[in-house]
Amino acid sequence: MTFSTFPSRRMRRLRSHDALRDMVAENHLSTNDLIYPIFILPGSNQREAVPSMPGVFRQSVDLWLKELDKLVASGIRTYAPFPVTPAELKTDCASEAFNPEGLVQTAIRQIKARFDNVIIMSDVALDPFTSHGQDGLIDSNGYVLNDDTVAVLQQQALSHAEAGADMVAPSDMMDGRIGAIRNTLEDAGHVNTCIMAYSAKYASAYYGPFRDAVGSAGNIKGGNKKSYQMDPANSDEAIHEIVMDLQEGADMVMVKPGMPYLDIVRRCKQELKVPTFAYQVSGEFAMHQAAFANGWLSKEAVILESLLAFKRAGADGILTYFAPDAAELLNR
Ligand SMILES: NCc1[nH]cc(CCC(=O)O)c1CC(=O)O
Ligand SMILES: [Mg+2]
Repeated sequence: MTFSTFPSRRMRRLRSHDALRDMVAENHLSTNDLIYPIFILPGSNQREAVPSMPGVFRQSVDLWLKELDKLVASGIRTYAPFPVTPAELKTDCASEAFNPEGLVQTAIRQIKARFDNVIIMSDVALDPFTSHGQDGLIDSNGYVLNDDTVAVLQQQALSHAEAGADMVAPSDMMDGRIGAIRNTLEDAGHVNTCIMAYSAKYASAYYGPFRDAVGSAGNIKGGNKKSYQMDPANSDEAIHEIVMDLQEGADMVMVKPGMPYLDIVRRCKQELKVPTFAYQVSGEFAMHQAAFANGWLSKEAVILESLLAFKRAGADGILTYFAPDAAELLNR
């Protein structure tokens, strides 16, 4: 290889005009790519800020319904509700997780009743409902019990499907839960309920602000989730996790966190060619917002660049707290 193609080939030619650049752009971001996580408070007319997530509010369902009028009109069609469970409803056995009248089940029913063209992706995991903050049931040493937890996750996923969830999204990282949930859904006749598996979910320190938002931060017994979420050191293991979840019946898979793990997104898409999603998590959101607030980064350009990076890595969609901002920017 020599440089002899110059000047017949000048890479800058295709960068010389906006329309040309757009014509040859290899990747595109659109509102179809956005999934918006929303935090649900009990009651009505309730709205609270999340201090570590500036711009994110926890709201009761009635207020979310009003806000969704605007968000849906802006083109965001997929929502991921997370409950802010009152402390008195949290127990060791997490039975609030499958209460048909629970916060998430109610939110699903009300949102689906109001919007024909909206998809709900509901989180399946026990951490919002356990008094100890772990994603599953624990033994006397605090160890999270796999199979006992899966049995509760099956009931939780079924209660979401019965409420009308289009997609259940197990984020708990128990072994075997995708197959168990798939069987439960099939047996109950929910043959078209999708499973979005959080297959490669890492034991990450970037989830801190989310735990503030759902009120599970202070009380994680044992202090971490390393006995079930993946070690950030690992890459091949992520592919094994993803393949197992696909074999058990996942329709779509997720990598989480997002930006620090784009290499995993890339490998998943390149090696398996399956619907691949990523979560730009609360800590990623918080650090961007901090830089914007300080004037260190330019908000609008960086939001779109950060999301386009997910597309370039191979993601088909992105869960992001920036969804409303991104939709607004994409519609300009
Ligand atoms: N099942 C829990 C769950 N579902 C989504 C997130 C994190 C999302 C974020 O940080 O934005 C977590 C946190 C955790 O595993 O502790
Ligand atoms: Mg797994």
